[in-house]
Amino acid sequence: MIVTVSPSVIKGAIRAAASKSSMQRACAAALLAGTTTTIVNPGNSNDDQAALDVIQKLGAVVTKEADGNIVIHSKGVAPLHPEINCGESGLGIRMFTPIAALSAQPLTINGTGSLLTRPMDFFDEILPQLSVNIQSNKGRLPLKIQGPLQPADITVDGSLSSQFLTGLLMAYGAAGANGAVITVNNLKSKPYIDLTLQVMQHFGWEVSHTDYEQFRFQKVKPAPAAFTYTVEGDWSGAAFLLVAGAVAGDITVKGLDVYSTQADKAILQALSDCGCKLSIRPDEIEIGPLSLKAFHFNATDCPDLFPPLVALAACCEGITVIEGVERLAHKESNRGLTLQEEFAKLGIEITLQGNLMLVKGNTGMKGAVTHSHHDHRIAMACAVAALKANGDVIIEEADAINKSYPDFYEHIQQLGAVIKIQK
Ligand SMILES: O=C(O)C1=C[C@@H](OP(=O)(O)O)[C@@H](O)[C@H](O)C1
Ligand SMILES: C=C(OP(=O)(O)O)C(=O)O
Repeated sequence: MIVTVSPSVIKGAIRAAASKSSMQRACAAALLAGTTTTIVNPGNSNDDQAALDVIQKLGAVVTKEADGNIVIHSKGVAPLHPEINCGESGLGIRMFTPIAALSAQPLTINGTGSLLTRPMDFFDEILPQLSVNIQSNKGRLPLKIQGPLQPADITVDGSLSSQFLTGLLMAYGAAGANGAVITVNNLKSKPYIDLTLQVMQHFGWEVSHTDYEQFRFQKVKPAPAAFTYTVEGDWSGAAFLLVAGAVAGDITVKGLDVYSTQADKAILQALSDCGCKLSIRPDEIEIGPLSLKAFHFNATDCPDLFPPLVALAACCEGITVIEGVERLAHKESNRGLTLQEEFAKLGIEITLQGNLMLVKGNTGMKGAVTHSHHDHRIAMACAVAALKANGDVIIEEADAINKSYPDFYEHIQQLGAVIKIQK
């Protein structure tokens, strides 16, 4: 798909999409809960669909109701197929691998696209300590595993990704690992673990931790006959809408929980620091442009904010400094480099200095042909920046957005952005 975004002024109100982080965790918890779960406000991104497919292959029955809710019936992990495929979802593969390993059946775990090149060697090291046989493709996919996983006291490294810990926490919780301790060194993306623990608590699993270093499992609360879980609005996708408002018009974004544990709620800090018009209420955020100035932001624990932050920084006077570049190497693309390459086409100079990204803003953006590198957040960053360019910005492989936010172009179109979509 090729999308052309013309310079535009936007206005109006829009509702944030469902969070794939919240939705995928809910799917996993519903599978593990072994009862009936109704998911309200379910997401429809590719990653969400992959999670629904995985839980069905692991034995859950999924039905879509007329009101849009999804109902999941489960009797726990009981694989119906020898292979599961997590699509392109990093969270999916890293969360569902330990969960699938709760079963004694031999299973192959695979993915597609960029996931095939993302590191999984964590599992080579950790799963054998939990009595799971694993054979990976030199630390990449596919993984061949055979459980059942037996929780034990272990020490893991949390510096590459929090997603492995999310999977272990869920699997240990479901296995009733009372008293077991997971010790984590150097955990990054900590708020994502808060979200995991919050979803687990909703489904009755209590985990305590001391400063994200030692995680202990407590007795499981007796499960109710059925659960209902409402998927949160997505701060990660909404960060692009909020930045679009800060640079290109007065808009209102609804459906975001300002008390959410989602990491990317931190976009509010950057928006407040750059001096845009910002009014935050529990049910809606109003945002609009003013004279914008460069800011300093540490994105180590919210790495998905880099792309919208770069689009924002490109419109701010001065040099914006964003910390945490080391967290970007293993996402759907190497985002430090892809942001540098694509924004250079728009006329924006980005310098990478070790763990720092420096964005020289307000130097004028020009129309150009950009490429998503099949990375949803790169496509969305280019589209938002395009609103302030002096000519049309073409985005090649623009359909990458389907991974997290399939309605993104429609949403900014509804706000008045001039967009041409060629399928
Ligand atoms: O748990 C999650 O939902 C996610 C965790 C983060 O990954 P890392 O923990 O690898 O930073 C984030 O980048 C990813 O998009 C989603
Ligand atoms: C990196 C991302 O997701 P995941 O790691 O789950 O594929 C993302 O959504 O930007």
